[in-house]
Amino acid sequence: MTLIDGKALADKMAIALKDKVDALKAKGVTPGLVVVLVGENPASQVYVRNKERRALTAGFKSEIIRLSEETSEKDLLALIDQLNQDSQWHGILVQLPLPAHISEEKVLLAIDPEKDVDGFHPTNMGLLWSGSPVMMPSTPAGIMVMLDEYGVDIAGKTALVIGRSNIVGKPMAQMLLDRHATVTIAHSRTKNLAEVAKQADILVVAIGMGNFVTADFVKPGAVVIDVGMNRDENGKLIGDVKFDEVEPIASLITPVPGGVGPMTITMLMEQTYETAKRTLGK
Ligand SMILES: NC(=O)C1=CN([C@@H]2O[C@H](COP(=O)(O)OP(=O)(O)OC[C@H]3O[C@@H](n4cnc5c(N)ncnc54)[C@H](OP(=O)(O)O)[C@@H]3O)[C@@H](O)[C@H]2O)C=CC1
Ligand SMILES: Nc1nc(=O)c2c([nH]1)NC[C@@H]1CN(c3ccc(C(=O)N[C@@H](CCC(=O)O)C(=O)O)cc3)C=[N+]21
Ligand SMILES: [Mg+2]
Repeated sequence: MTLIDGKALADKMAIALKDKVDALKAKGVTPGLVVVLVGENPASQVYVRNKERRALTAGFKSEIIRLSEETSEKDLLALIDQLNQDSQWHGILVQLPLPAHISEEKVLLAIDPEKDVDGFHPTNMGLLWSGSPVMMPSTPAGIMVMLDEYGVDIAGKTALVIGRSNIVGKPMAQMLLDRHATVTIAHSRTKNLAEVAKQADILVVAIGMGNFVTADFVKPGAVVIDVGMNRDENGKLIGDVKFDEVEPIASLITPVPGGVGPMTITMLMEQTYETAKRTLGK
């Protein structure tokens, strides 16, 4: 079986999380996650709803704050300040992307690093890169859990991460490096990408272009992780990897949907729980 079943692992972890949350509630702390959504991006609406459903199932307190597309940067920053002060919220997540008139950098900087369950604040990114992570970006963190669950050896292996965003590619590279992989990061300026990719024992693809990675990118027996979320011409959700072509060559591969996405939400919940737990006795 070559499939990495992220959905099944996410469901399994959700059951264990509920027990941990019940125990924490018995000690008087209910984990709280607040999600801020600015504008009407339909994809964001779906993710945000999934997050809320999973948070409530886990026994969290959870709220979505929906703001209009026209919300000013100043008003958003004021809201974040208020959420930072509000002790019922252990985790604050501002859904990206934000409308063009709002600076993502300023907004991420405004979130209290101790409530930054996305791990996007420069303080948390710095802690990750210096080897003492506190808050980890949930997408790469979920990928590490999947690799461990499926017994993938990382130390000494060649890993290629395609994509260098702050939210996926860069933290992914650091997490693999921390586990002693030999890591390369590729991007839109990389030359001979297929040849570079073909060297990798572990290939993580986070580009945002449907079916971009074909069989000629993949070393036989490689582990292939597909982060991409794209819509094909029929509106069907597809990954960055041409699954049918690559699956026979890979030793393990994540599907889209049902791979990385569900684990992203799981790690967000786990991190919010851990953050709530740290407030015990404070
Ligand atoms: N399943 C999940 O939980 C999540 C899924 N996603 C999905 O993952 C994908 C990537 O997201 P994100 O990291 O935010 O994307 P960004 O758009 O921020 O970054 C994309 C990266 O891919 C690189 N790239 C683009 N085209 C090519 C190409 N032809 N060859 C090589 N590299 C290329 C870009 O290079 P350059 O830097 O040179 O421009 C950039 O570094 C998207 O489909 C997104 O929807 C994202 C987050 C979570
Ligand atoms: N501040 C912030 N934090 C994020 O973590 C964040 C963000 N902004 N902006 C957008 C990306 C994307 N993202 C996903 C979460 C869940 C699924 C997910 O649940 N996917 C399922 C189902 C998807 C579906 O059916 O539409 C799957 O792949 O099986 C996907 C993508 C989080 N992101
Ligand atoms: Mg993006």
